[in-house]
Amino acid sequence: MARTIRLAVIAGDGIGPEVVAEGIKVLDAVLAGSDVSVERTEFELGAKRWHDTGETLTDEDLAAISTHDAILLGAVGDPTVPSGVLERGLLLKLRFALDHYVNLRPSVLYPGVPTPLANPGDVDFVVVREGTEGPYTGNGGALRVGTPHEIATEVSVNTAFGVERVVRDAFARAQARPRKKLTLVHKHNVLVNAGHLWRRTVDAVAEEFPEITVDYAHVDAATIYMVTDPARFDVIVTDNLFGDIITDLAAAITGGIGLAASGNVNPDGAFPSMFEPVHGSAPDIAGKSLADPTATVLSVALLLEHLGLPEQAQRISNAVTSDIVSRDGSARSTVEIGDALAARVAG
Ligand SMILES: NC(=O)C1=CN([C@@H]2O[C@H](COP(=O)(O)OP(=O)(O)OC[C@H]3O[C@@H](n4cnc5c(N)ncnc54)[C@H](O)[C@@H]3O)[C@@H](O)[C@H]2O)C=CC1
Ligand SMILES: CC(C)CC(=O)C(=O)O
Ligand SMILES: [Mg+2]
Repeated sequence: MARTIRLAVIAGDGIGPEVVAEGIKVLDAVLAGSDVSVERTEFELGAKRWHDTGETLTDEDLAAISTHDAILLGAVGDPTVPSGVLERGLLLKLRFALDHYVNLRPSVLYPGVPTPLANPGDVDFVVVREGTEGPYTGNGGALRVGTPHEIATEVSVNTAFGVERVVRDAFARAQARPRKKLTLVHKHNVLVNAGHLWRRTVDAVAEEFPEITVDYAHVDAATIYMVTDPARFDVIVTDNLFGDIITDLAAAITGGIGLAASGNVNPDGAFPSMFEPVHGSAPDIAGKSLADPTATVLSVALLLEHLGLPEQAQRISNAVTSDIVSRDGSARSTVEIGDALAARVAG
């Protein structure tokens, strides 16, 4: 039966528009000739909009975005805008308002991918990062700013409801994977309030998943293991801040940030989920055709899988795998990589 996907596109800032253009190119190529079509709405959000109007994301924008089946986002953040204005007022506002409580970040070391690791082993894990709580909620403040007695707080919010739902999701994902292992990454030896809530929740939900091997690593040690023995990880569940940090490291060991994809998922389906590369707007390379669009293309694959199109998602993953194997170290532009991937998915 013919189907139309209503896709909201937020290209954003810096390299965002460059990589999103290639993501859409590959999306169109993988769906060409099929009975699935895409109806796209472009939302001009980011630095330009803020400079022009002072707006980051209005209620009207949010309402319009919410009517779509899914969102493809490039990246936000620009050196001409005060730090945090777009990151908080646009990106995090979207994640919170659309209840993206599962921030899904898979890491696979594809054959032939350069890695700084001497003996990487079989690296194939997924980080399930909590997406709506932790220290990113904006709960805090500053007193006596600019004085020697300034006090600045950023309170980490962890609710039983919020922790349980993401932990349950992570267990379900571990159950569906062959190795059936879940590692909680936290810092419960120091963050005793939040850490104990996470640990008790994992222990309680584990009772419902007797086949899952449950492991724990403090976040500092987890960064060691990710470099020395990443194959020990299968599903990692962790909070918003720790998940942000360890997934940049995960990207670095699996071919670099240009390959790292993510999905901000609302598993309940009440709101559209949002797919984006793990990286930011990379102002240092913006406009130079140096950005690798592969992370965005793989985010499109996650989007298709989320929308119940696993065959098309697999074709994109296969195209990326074969493209990576064919890479000979010579530099290709953003558009050249997108063209190559589009040609591979088209057959
Ligand atoms: N999801 C988002 O929209 C995110 C936005 N940001 C924002 O992006 C801006 C820049 O942040 P940074 O800390 O520099 O992080 P970044 O991820 O933009 O860049 C870090 C490094 O990775 C490189 N890089 C990033 N994407 C790449 C790609 N596709 N291909 C090749 N190299 C790539 C950059 O050139 C840079 O050297 C800031 O405004 C930040 O707040 C940062 C992270 C996530
Ligand atoms: C810019 C932040 C809000 C987000 C970030 O770094 C991320 O989600 O990886
Ligand atoms: Mg990050």
